Amino acid sequence: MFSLTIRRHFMIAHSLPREVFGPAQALHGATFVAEVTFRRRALSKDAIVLDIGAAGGIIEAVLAGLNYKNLDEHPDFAGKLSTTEALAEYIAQTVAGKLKDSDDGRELAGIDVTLRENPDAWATYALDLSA
Ligand SMILES: Nc1nc2c(c(=O)[nH]1)N=C([C@H](O)[C@H](O)COP(=O)(O)OP(=O)(O)OP(=O)(O)O)CN2
Repeated sequence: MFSLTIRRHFMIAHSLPREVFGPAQALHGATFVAEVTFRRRALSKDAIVLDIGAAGGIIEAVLAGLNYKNLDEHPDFAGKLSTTEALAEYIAQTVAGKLKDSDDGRELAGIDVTLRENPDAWATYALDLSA
């Protein structure tokens, strides 16, 4: 299995209105580092998983929908908790949606998103695809 990982960061505001989250029940900001890993069983005819520039562009397009947003007001998170874990799943699914109809996208075995909310805490969502 081959993998290619691209890293970007984005900033959001949100609240997590459940007792378990303590002070984070209030509106607060976060800067996340997103590491998006594309997995592929065999390399393309160009000997790559995906073109780095193309992959970076897709990730930037997805993160642009979150960057500088208050997720409490974001329609995709209405009635949902925007935890690090949930955001990782959202990014993986949205990136997969953008790739699904492309030749490269059909060859992917998976997309994993690791979101680092600080140097000591991160979450990963692993999306397995059919290839
Ligand atoms: N599993 C998760 N736990 C928490 C998340 C999360 O996304 N997934 N998010 C938060 C807060 O949004 C914030 O990032 C940290 O809040 P904070 O209360 O400052 O941090 P801790 O929970 O680490 O520390 P406390 O000792 O409980 O204050 C919180 N948890």
